[in-house]
Amino acid sequence: MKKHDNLIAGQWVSHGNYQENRNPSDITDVIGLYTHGDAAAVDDAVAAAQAARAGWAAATPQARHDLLEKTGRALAERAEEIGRLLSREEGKTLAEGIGETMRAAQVFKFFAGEALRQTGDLTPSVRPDIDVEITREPVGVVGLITPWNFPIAIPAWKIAPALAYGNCVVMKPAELTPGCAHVIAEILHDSGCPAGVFNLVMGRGSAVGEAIVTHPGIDAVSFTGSAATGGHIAETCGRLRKKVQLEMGGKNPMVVLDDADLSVAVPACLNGTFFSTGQRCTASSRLIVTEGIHDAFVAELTRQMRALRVGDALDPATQIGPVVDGRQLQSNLDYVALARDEAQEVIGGDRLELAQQGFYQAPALFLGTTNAMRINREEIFGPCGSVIRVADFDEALAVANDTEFGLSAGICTSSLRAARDFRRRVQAGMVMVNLPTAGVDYHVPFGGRKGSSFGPREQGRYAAEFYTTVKTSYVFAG
Ligand SMILES: NC(=O)C1=CN([C@@H]2O[C@H](COP(=O)(O)OP(=O)(O)OC[C@H]3O[C@@H](n4cnc5c(N)ncnc54)[C@H](OP(=O)(O)O)[C@@H]3O)[C@@H](O)[C@H]2O)C=CC1
Ligand SMILES: O=C(O)CCC(=O)C(=O)O
Repeated sequence: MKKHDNLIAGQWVSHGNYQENRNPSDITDVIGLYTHGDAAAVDDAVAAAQAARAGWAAATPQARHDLLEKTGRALAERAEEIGRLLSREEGKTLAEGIGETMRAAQVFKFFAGEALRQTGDLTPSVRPDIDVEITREPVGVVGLITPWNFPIAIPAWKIAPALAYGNCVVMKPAELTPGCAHVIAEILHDSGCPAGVFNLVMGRGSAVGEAIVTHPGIDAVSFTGSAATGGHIAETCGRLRKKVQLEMGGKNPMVVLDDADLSVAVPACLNGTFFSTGQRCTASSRLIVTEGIHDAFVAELTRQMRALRVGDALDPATQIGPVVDGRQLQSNLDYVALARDEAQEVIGGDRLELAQQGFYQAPALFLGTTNAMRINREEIFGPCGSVIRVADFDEALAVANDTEFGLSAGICTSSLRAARDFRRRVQAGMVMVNLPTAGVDYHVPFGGRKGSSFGPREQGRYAAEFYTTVKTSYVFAG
């Protein structure tokens, strides 16, 4: 069985303590062994990053571009193979795994371009004979902590801007999905990334993650994951005066109005709610449907949901892969049990026993629910959606906004006026009209409001806000 080590100071380093990476479609399938570092490994990685910091900050835009472009090209060339690894370790379908790998490749290529497009401002002072120059500099050494649900895209959209803007990186991937992050580390290493500029430390969140967040040599932390861990990291970073960026949960509303086209609304809801096994922070978990279309919508969505093929992620016929692990599956099943108490009706949601030993669950629809129910307030993160019946647009908007989260929100309607009103008044960082709430572009800002996000936006040119710090210089020319 192949052993995979951490990348520290340009060397592959074993810390022993190899953990099995298992396939959630078939838990007898061990993908590989991955070493687990600890706080001492983080010390070494931070020391390497600090040593490399001045050199990388001074590297030419061309050098940064070339590294990122080469990495993006390698990911694209190997998309089939890496997508297969992704589906094997995380459980999303092969098409989704390959698609996510291509997205990671595009993210690296986008930020290769951004490395060449960094600009500043030169402006006259309010005083005579003085020029003012406003420039952006790297933040320094950034700690990146990533979740299991997008094991290659999320690392990519944190690593690429960090390196493009001249930072050094210490990264910890989720324990459940170290494989894709390890592949990025291999590609960066083989593409000539200078020693110490990018460091990978696999290990437990409570050990390696904590050590990254609290280490005095880490200047900023970017995290994606649960609201609980994000809140803890925000408190620590606040106390230590570190820059922090958090992407956390969602309870995303999808409003379906009477005038919606069912041939648009049902596929949008099916995709947003169930695809990627519902394991997306942008998933449509609350389907808010007006009276006139409610019954027809529920009938068609139920029909299409029941037809979804749940199975091995690597089987090309599979539409919904397994849940990522036994703990997440048990949590989903607990929510289905809760829905049986709270909702008027529950369709699907049971554990499925297939030929392989995997964590399979039938998609679930909860009918006759209200927004006050726990199933509509807490993030489930599984293939489960609730339908909330409302009278009209105003009630739909009020219900959509009545949540502690604010990541993505959608509306299906044929009315330009309703769509415009919704876009302006919904409290979310991203709004979709006649599209699923999940599935975003790689070149524009990603992030939310309220309990979903904290700090500057990720992705697109807005990523510069987090990965750079502004300097204002005054020059007397007199
Ligand atoms: N917004 C999103 O995209 C995601 C949301 N979630 C939500 O979170 C729930 C639980 O998932 P889970 O994977 O446990 O999420 P976590 O928030 O625990 O994990 C996210 C990342 O943070 C790390 N981590 C854990 N504890 C700490 C800590 N004290 N300090 C620093 N880093 C830490 C994890 O490491 P390790 O893997 O080693 O524990 C992982 O790399 C899901 O059911 C879902 O609701 C989960 C994933 C993504
Ligand atoms: O919906 C998407 O495309 C991205 C979702 C995401 O980033 C997440 O679930 O963490």
